[in-house]
Amino acid sequence: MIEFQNVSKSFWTGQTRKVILDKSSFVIEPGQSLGILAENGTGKTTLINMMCGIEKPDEGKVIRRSRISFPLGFSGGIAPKQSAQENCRYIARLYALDPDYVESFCRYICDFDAYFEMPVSTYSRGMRARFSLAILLSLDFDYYLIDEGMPNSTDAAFNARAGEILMQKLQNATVVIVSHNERILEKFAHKAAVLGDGRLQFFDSLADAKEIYDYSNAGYF
Ligand SMILES: Nc1ncnc2c1ncn2[C@@H]1O[C@H](COP(=O)(O)OP(=O)(O)OP(=O)(O)O)[C@@H](O)[C@H]1O
Repeated sequence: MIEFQNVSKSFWTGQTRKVILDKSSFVIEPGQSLGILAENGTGKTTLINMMCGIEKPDEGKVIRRSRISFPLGFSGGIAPKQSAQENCRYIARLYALDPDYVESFCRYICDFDAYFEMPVSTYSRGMRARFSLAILLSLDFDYYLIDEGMPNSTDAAFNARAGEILMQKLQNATVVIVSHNERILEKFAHKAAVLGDGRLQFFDSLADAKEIYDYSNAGYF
């Protein structure tokens, strides 16, 4: 379970205060995969980062009673001077997993050939995104956090391998995905919410959330 209790978070820009959440309380129950719609700059990344603990609230509490992933796309845990192989083995030890398993899993998904033994800093953007997703999929979490959809990979074979494994994982795990694009959310989410005006408003369906989202973006309120 992920619970936000009276959470406030804002940033001072020098002239105004950018409010992301204002005394916001909500629970994301296991099994209730959630799609959060929000305009760019509303605070999607900040919200996801608070869920996993990369960022702290100014006030209130975030309670985590499950294994929560780092956000997909977060590369803070990957050492760019080390190879994919070395990173896999190091991360496996951090998570008390078998380094041989994590290495062979990522080797299979990424299919980088000799680049698997080259420093990550030599990889293209797409390769880095694929490696980051492979690492995430090699670890077991109860909640998978996805910021702005899946990596932009044009490698169809990779997408098929990774997509199949992600769908298998989601049979027993919950996904929280934030995006400004409802089509991305549709693929994964059962419930929906809209982030804006310092709060997260929950809806039973993505269609209901989209109606409010479109309405507010049309400038009606
Ligand atoms: N450390 C910080 N100091 C000041 N302002 C910040 C800081 N971090 C984020 N912000 C501001 O807070 C707002 C929300 O940022 P955040 O990155 O969470 O939004 P986002 O919805 O993920 O944006 P995008 O879709 O453009 O990536 C933005 O206006 C951003 O400029």
